[in-house]
Amino acid sequence: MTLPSPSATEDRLYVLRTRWQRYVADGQFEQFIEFAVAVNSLAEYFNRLRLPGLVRLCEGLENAALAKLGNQHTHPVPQQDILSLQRQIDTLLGSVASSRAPSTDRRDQEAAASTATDIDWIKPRSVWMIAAPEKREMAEALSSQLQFFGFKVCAMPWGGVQAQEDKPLAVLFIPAQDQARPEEFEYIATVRTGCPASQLVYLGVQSAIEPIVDLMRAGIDVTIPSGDQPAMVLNCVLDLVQTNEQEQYRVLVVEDSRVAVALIQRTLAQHGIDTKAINDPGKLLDVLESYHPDLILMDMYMPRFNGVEATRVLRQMAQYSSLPIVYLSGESDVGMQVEALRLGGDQFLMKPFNPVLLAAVVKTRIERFRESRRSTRLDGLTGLLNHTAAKSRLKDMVEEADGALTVAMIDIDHFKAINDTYGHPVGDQVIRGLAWLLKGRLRSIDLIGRYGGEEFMIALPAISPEQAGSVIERIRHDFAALPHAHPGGALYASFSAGIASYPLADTAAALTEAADGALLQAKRLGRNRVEQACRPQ
Ligand SMILES: Nc1nc2c(ncn2[C@@H]2O[C@H](COP(=O)(O)OP(=O)(O)OP(=O)(O)O)[C@@H](O)[C@H]2O)c(=O)[nH]1
Repeated sequence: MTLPSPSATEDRLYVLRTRWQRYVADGQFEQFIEFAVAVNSLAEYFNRLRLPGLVRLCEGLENAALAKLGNQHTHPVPQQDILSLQRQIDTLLGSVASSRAPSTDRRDQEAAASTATDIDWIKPRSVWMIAAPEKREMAEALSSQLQFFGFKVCAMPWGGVQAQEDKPLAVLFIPAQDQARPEEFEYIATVRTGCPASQLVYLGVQSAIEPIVDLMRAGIDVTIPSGDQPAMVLNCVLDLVQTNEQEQYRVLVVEDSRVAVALIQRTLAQHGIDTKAINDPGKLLDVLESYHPDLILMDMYMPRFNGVEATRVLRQMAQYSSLPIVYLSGESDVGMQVEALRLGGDQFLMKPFNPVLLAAVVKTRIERFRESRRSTRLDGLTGLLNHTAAKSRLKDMVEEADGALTVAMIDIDHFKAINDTYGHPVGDQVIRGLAWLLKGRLRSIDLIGRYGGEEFMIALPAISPEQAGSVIERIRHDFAALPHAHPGGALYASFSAGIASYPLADTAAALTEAADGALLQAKRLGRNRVEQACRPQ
């Protein structure tokens, strides 16, 4: 009989517990480092799952561990430090246990513990809405919009929480006024303790640092200023359930010492980072092209030419001009280090390296690099591909298409009137609402781009024009029924779409032009409709 595979969460908790037990038993410095790495990896895991309360507890534990890191001679740490770390571990494990999806039957619980997957953490998609009576109208508008996107909303009176087995994905506090009163902090802290894995959102805060810090200390994760509330709330909650697909980080190690390579690869593998090593910088360009690393760890001194010279070459090439390069070297001369940074490196790490520091530097640099790369391709308001990226993706799709490809151009109707009547922020929210609907309804292989202000481009491969037409028609129908919350209630919008399929047009430009023509026709025929492009007569 094969045992069910344990969940990713259980794996990480097991690693953390056993590394800590090993350290408590033997008290070795290396074991303490392994324990600190396990805490960091658990924090990252909870962060990916967007479980802010648990991230906070992990970070608290990680900070406490790093404060005691010291060196070989400071271990084992005194008994009182062991006890204090043990208390933090127990609190963390207790909070993790109380945040799991509940089950009424003990056998169910045992089965769930052995077969649980990450899905435990994000289902059901329930949201608690704790609104002051004065904000009932706004809370109702928000509720109906959240329900449209598939959330279960549970309304609760301000100041009281009904006992609920099912812990929510998010808790929204909608207070009567912008200024939180002291007794409210206590109330928020109680909700925080009861729901450690939930995102706590507070609507209607003044834009000043002090009140926001007070709310965060009480346990709030996100504060939303007055004015832009419905849009930001929806965005914040929808973001929580968006699958945050994260490709594995890739690091290229350019290093001629086999011992150093083995140590680096072992350290980074513990953090789930993929590595490739070369010992000759002469092979750099070929490997960069095939491996696409997110960062290079570069030895300073190697045969033939050194790391600084290799970096200078890369910095002259547009595609590698911003790729993070971290030097690893035994060079302790500060003047040399400064010169190496001036010539194109991003950071300098001394050998022998501290594994915790190496992993932290690598991960932070890669996060920033990926973030900046994302921001050049994605539209800031919706997170969809921007105009340039969408056009370029469509070109690739036409080349890859196996006969079936449909392009749709979508434009929100009378959008100027929405802006003029309800204001620009509400207009933005309508745009985001459509973006979310498209993301929720289309497949990962489909292209969804924000082509212009209120115009979207979609491309659907591998289905017939008729199937593509009915998908777009269904989305049109549902968008027209989607309530967009605003401070005075809810409004409704619609869109028109034009679609064109291969082989009617057979290049990206021709497909776009034909779909645009059909969109114009849909507008002429009265809007809120989908039109197919016709063959030229
Ligand atoms: N809120 C908001 N408005 C935008 C954005 N980008 C463009 N707009 C506005 O969108 C409006 C588009 O209006 P028009 O092109 O006249 O078209 P329309 O009112 O949608 O009318 P039809 O397309 O004919 O149904 C303009 O008023 C732009 O200022 C944005 O990012 N946010």
